[in-house]
Amino acid sequence: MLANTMPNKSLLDELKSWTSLGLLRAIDYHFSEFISELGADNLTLLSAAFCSEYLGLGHICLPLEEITKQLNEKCIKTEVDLQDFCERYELSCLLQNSHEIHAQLSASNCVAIKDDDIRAPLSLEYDALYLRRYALYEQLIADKLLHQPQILITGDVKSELDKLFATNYNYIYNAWLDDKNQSLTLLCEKFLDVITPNELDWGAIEGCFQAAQSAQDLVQLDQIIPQSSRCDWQKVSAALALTSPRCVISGGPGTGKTTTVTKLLALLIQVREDLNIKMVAPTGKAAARLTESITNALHDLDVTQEIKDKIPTQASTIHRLLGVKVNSNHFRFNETKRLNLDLLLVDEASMVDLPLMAKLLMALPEHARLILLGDKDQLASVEAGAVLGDICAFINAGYSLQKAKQLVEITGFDSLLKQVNTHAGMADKLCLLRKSYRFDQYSGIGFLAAAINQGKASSKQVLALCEKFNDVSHYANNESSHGLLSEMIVKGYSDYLSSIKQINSDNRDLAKQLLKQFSQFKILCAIREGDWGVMGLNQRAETVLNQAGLIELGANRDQLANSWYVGRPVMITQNNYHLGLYNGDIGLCLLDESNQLRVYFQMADGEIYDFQPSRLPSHETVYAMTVHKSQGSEFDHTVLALPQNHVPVVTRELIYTGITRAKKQLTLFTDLALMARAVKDKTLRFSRLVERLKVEQ
Ligand SMILES: Nc1ncnc2c1ncn2[C@@H]1O[C@H](COP(=O)(O)OP(=O)(O)OP(=O)(O)O)[C@@H](O)[C@H]1O
Repeated sequence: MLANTMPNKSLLDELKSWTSLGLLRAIDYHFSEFISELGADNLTLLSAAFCSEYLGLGHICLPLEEITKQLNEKCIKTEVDLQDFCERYELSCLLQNSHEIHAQLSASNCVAIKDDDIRAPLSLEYDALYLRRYALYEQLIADKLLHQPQILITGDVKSELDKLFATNYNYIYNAWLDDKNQSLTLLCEKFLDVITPNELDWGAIEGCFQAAQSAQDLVQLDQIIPQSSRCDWQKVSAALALTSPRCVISGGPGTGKTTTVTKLLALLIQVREDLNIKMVAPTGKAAARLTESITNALHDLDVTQEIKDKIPTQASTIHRLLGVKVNSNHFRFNETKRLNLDLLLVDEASMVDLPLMAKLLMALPEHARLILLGDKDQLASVEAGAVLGDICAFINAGYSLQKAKQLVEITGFDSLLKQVNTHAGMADKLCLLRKSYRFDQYSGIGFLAAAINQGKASSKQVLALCEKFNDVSHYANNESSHGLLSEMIVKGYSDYLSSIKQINSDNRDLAKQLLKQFSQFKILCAIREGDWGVMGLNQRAETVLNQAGLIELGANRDQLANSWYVGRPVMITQNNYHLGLYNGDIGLCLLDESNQLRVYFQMADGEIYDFQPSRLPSHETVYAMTVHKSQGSEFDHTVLALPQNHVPVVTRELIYTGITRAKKQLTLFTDLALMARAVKDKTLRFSRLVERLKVEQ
């Protein structure tokens, strides 16, 4: 029943009462209080509270039409009539249209309009209200990405690219030897980049495979499969990065982002030997992985040792590159003191939030090349924004005629001219890698990931995939599956736990090896609480591993959460710049040579460091972790455990991210109907970066 009379109070009092009902955060209320002190009218005050609330939900801005929607929700929850509320607080424009709202907000002394240079805490741009700082961040990112420094490319780039991206027939030959009955069409699509299979002579191709005694014998396929039937997107993206000094390469796991970029770096170094290259990732763990994958990619790279030696392998965190100032939001490197580099490579860019991306680009020297690598379909950053997703909005738009011609000229793939965009812009700086070489895209994991991404994962479809493929399986997330999950935990962690030995100075590499073994298996959860959340499953893991004799828990079970024991894996939950330990870093508790418990971590530079358990910043046991924290990591066998009830945090992006952490085996514990519902829609984070990037150059 709606209350028809309301107490005589100010709008601010009203907002305060919402905070006590849990309908608004205290910080949102305080922000509106601050706005009110500046003399704002009620509409500005209310919108400011919602703007702050939306930021907390990950949105960059508050679209004007959301104000009435949001108010209506609060009114329903407090059983107040929307019309009465608007009349009482002189908010009647909220009952009209967004032009009225726009007109009233733009008249407010607290609201700046785009490009205004007045000082105001809020800003009204593209029909959305911003905390001013965020509008500036957004515009800065757009400007920096659209700005193309003129970099002259010299030398015979085409033949260098041809050399670096020459077809390696070993891959396809070995894959064919694995199973000679598999589809040659699929093999050629994957390894020879065939895009028009209908135009090829498959009799001749099959004959070539049947007669081949070695990979070398397949080279004659170059004659049977002409360039015009192929498009190697890795080569295209290298060509793009070469010709577009600001560029983004997006691709799912194992699509060859690192391989491609390593080849590109080799090429750039050949052109300019003293190129100052810096590589960063948002977390220490992701930086360590980048270091490792660049080192691996260098192994297979067909260039001189001299060039290899010049390619950096050391990655750091973005924070470290920018130089953290203790107790400050500002970095040592910024708009006035730029970074000293010629090329900046940012990996796992989907994890970078809007303010950090803005600060990074702010510190980028004008002349520098920028390459963003990431997976546009992964979970957006924990903090506000979905920067990579927004930037990649144009990724399927096709290149401008001029860019397509340039790319055709240096790659030889004329199919790029088939889909041409009418104007230049952000699309000319984007490239999507489409095939995974790590897990087969024709595997269950690959098909499931694609289905989730398209929002087409009905219970029937998922069950059919589980039936058809050995690499994916599904169980209900209820009592009946507990025994099975426990068995899986014991099996998953037994390799690691039974390999543990004391660490001394001559076997420090054992810690590295144990960390690797530990990462073969992982349980990922969407939430923290409950039987199917991180805390419940960590507790279950400790109990069953203890029962199996693989770990030895202290006698006092009440202290379980805090007790240290040999083999305990922990994850850092708070950055500690002093110790060099960052949120998300994983360490193992092992015995050192003097029989003391120490926690061993692999740092971003690949080195092993050990710490006394009591010196660690906040941490928690990590047999199970959230999907959010698993970003940037992969595990041979991933168990994805979803909650039993509908929770908003379970989204398409979360499930996709969880699934694609699996390299070889994926086990789902979920209610399939709930999962199908969760993947139906893409998560929406309000921003206007796409609009800002639409500007024609
Ligand atoms: N064109 C290719 N043909 C065959 N194998 C390839 C090709 N490109 C990359 N690979 C192999 O696929 C694996 C994944 O490549 P890479 O690490 O470059 O992918 P990525 O996209 O950087 O992966 P991640 O998701 O870990 O960031 C590597 O083992 C690499 O050697």
